[in-house]
Amino acid sequence: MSEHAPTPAPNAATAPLLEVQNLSVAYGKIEALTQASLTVQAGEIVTVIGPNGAGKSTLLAALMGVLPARQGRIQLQGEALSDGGVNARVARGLALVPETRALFASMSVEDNLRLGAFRFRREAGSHHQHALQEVFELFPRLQERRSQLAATLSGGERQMLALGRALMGRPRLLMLDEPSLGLAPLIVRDIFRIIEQLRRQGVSILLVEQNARAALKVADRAYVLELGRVVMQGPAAELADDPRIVETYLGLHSRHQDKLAA
Ligand SMILES: Nc1ncnc2c1ncn2[C@@H]1O[C@H](COP(=O)(O)OP(=O)(O)OP(=O)(O)O)[C@@H](O)[C@H]1O
Repeated sequence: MSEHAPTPAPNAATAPLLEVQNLSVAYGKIEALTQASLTVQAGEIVTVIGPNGAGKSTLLAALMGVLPARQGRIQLQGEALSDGGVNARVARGLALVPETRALFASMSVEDNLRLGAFRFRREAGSHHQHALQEVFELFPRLQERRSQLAATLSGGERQMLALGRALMGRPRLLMLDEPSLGLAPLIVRDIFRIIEQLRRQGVSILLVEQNARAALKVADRAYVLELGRVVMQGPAAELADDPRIVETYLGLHSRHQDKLAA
């Protein structure tokens, strides 16, 4: 175990990896998330689906410490996440790949990746080389382009770089905000294939997606968020068969897709 790894809480062995209880988050007077509760067990892929404005990104931002919670409790392996903000949460093993990808455009692919290993900065040499190799095995395209500036990458390559950078920090929980957003169907398929591969490697993932079909296919469990509230939850395969989900999120001419097309 690294010298930077936090001491596990006494009930760490039995506690979920992530436990969120009654989390509420507001922008001024507008409450974007209301009493949301969810869990992620170690090794699981859990997805949160829901329409535009449901509060999905707000949830991830609050978990990452980017936004303050108005109310509620967040625990990682049975230990409360402090209010220490983003750095403290990165140190505890949380990583977020935001919708915007948030890359350093004027830096090379490799330098972007190295920044992702920030929490292991004291072990720089050996850790970075090893982690870099693993990321390049997962994304050979990034290895080919290791010296290229991030600004010059395609949309799919940027998403790969954002994912790779998060993995450089060996997160306990990888949070992905709309990884398929704006990507061509073939690239979306690649990204979901990589998400499946990460799960096989034991990475725990909280996946926020509007592509409900793909998300429910890859996830173990799912939560549906509407207007800031969790309105449904269960095994992903069961939700994918639920008539309400089929009609709203999966139907060929679902209301959701109609709304998106409008
Ligand atoms: N910075 C902000 N200031 C004020 N309101 C905000 C801000 N960011 C988000 N909101 C509001 O909070 C609500 C939830 O937004 P959020 O981005 O979390 O939804 P979302 O489910 O991620 O949507 P999308 O799928 O479109 O990204 C929305 O009503 C949105 O308008």
